[in-house]
Amino acid sequence: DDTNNGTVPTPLINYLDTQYYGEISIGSPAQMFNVVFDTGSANLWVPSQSCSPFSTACFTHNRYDASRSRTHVENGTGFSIQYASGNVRGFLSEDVVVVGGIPVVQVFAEATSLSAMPFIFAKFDGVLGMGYPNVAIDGITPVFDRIMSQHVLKEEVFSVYYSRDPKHSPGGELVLGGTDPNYYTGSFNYMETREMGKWEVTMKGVSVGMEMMFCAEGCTAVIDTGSSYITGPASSVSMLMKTIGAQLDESGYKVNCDTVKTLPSVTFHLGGQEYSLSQEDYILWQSQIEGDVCTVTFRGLDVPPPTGPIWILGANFIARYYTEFDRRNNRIGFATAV
Ligand SMILES: CCc1nc(N)nc(N)c1-c1ccc2c(c1)N(CCCOC)[C@H](c1ccccc1)CC2
Repeated sequence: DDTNNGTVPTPLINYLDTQYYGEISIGSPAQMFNVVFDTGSANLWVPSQSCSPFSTACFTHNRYDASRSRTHVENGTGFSIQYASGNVRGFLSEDVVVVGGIPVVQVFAEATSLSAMPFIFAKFDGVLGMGYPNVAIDGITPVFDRIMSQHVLKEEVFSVYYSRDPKHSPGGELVLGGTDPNYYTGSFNYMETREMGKWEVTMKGVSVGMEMMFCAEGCTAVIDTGSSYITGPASSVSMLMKTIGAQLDESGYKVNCDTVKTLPSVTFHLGGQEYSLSQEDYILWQSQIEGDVCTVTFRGLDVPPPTGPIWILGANFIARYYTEFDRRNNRIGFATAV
């Protein structure tokens, strides 16, 4: 519709700077769901009314009830998807999905089983993949592709703002069809996506302070709105953590909060530009009963070849650098987030 000059904003909720999600509806009458808009995957799924009551993660979230939707179309094909953290199984259905006021007839998955770890920690119900069609499970046309084929968007791009302060409202914003100048300053620096059909770029190095420490010969970086943290090859991340004096415990790398102000910045060399994260960008400072806990928002993750080894730049990177995902020109743009 022409009320929004071809760009459509969806406000996001920020949960503790680690989960960002927004509302969509599925079915007629509308059934509302909170989903992560995830550039690291390309399928839409929400929990199913028919999920087993023993699947705690399913049972504690909003569930899609096909029998209550007059626009539901039966499909039934099996579905399974694996994330770096967790996997989901279910079956396919088709119904009207509304994102930012734009309706599309969409094939999606009704999840009947979610791995308890870590979906019991999920504040969102499901995932709306914003990745390319060629990474979509079961060859399903993704939501954004269905929206592009309606020719309602000013530009075939979408942009993501993740706020860095849980008290800030909104906690973030997805814009379909353009960017939102309220959330970035300066101009965009663009880089080509490395391989057609993935939101990944060639990274030219990772520096700690002034010293180039990793990926000096070049490596792959995935720009992933569905990840909370930055991940890198486990050996590289463990060296990086040793350099900043972080200790690994059962819930990730921790530093003594007193040392935070002395920590070096970590710089990612992408597309001829340097993107630095300072300590307040990569330390999650939580005041708890037993005292302050400072978690380093980096994780070691070894992705097996041919996909890996890769670095994944997640929410903590996007919160600092407003990101435009350009499907028209197969490129990614970064600008400084406000
Ligand atoms: C969005 C889907 C997805 N997509 C991609 N590409 N990567 C990953 N890792 C995920 C994923 C799957 C499951 C969960 C998740 C993320 N979470 C992070 C939300 C990030 O929101 C931006 C939460 C969490 C809480 C505790 C510890 C680990 C994770 C809930 C569980």
